[in-house]
Amino acid sequence: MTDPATHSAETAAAPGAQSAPVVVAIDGPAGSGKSSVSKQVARRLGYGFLDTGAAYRALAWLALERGTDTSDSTSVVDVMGDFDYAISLDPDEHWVRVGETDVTHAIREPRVSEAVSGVARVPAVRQAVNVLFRSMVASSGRPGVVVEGRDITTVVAPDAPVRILLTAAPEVRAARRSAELSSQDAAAVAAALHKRDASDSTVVDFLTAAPGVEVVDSTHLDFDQTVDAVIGVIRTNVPAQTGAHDVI
Ligand SMILES: Nc1ncnc2c1ncn2[C@@H]1O[C@H](COP(=O)(O)OP(=O)(O)OP(=O)(O)O)[C@@H](O)[C@H]1O
Ligand SMILES: Nc1ccn([C@@H]2O[C@H](COP(=O)(O)O)[C@@H](O)[C@H]2O)c(=O)n1
Repeated sequence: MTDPATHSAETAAAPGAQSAPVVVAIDGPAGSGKSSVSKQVARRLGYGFLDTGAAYRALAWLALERGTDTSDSTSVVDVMGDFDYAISLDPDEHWVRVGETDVTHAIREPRVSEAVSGVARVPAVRQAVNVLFRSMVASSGRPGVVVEGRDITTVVAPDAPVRILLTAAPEVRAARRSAELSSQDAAAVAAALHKRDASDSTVVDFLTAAPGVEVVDSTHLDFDQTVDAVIGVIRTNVPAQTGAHDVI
């Protein structure tokens, strides 16, 4: 992997932004709304948005491009050696790149979703991307960053002032994901989602809230209500003068 410091160029500090950003850490299972809700929360507060799953997906994409066996840790670590990764933290301009290739959409393909748990279970990969995530947050130039993924409240940012487990009933998450991927068979989409959760939960516990982590259960909330609930938790934990107020 290339030096994390080189990845901060796209999100260079904005004039006047000096103190460390407020970190809003959001965990949760597949389809719970981590990415869509976090992005909207970031927009509303003028914060950055860091989708950590995109890094694992991009590495899985690169491994597949190279014909690497993603279930073989040693081969995955080899691919990691020259993983030139960049991501936008701007919630209004989301992109993901590996080298010169824009992989924003390619990393959402089912073949990547099927392979990603394999690369995510390699400890050396997790350690390297976590260093990168912390570096990106620190250099975001935003008053705050909403960071979402499976292990954010427990591993990546256990000291964050706001830590939330965003969840929803399994059948609700599956239905939302199916609605999103309407061209695919609903039962197959649900099966893939639950299979990935089962695999991922052997590495990280994202189904139970760690001490101090607040649960936002969106089973009976619509999208906007869920965003409001998350912002409510942020406002309770972050003084307004540090930037937790609506900008849109
Ligand atoms: N409260 C809600 N009500 C209705 N739809 C929702 C709600 N929250 C999220 N969604 C929708 O559910 C789908 C899944 O959300 P999203 O992709 O953000 O989940 P995720 O947790 O990031 O999933 P993954 O971990 O698999 O990437 C999206 O289509 C999103 O718009
Ligand atoms: N903090 C994280 C984030 C993601 N993963 C792994 O990446 C996969 C893709 O994540 P999405 O949020 O884009 O669905 C996920 O299934 C995990 O395998 C992770 O381990 N830790």
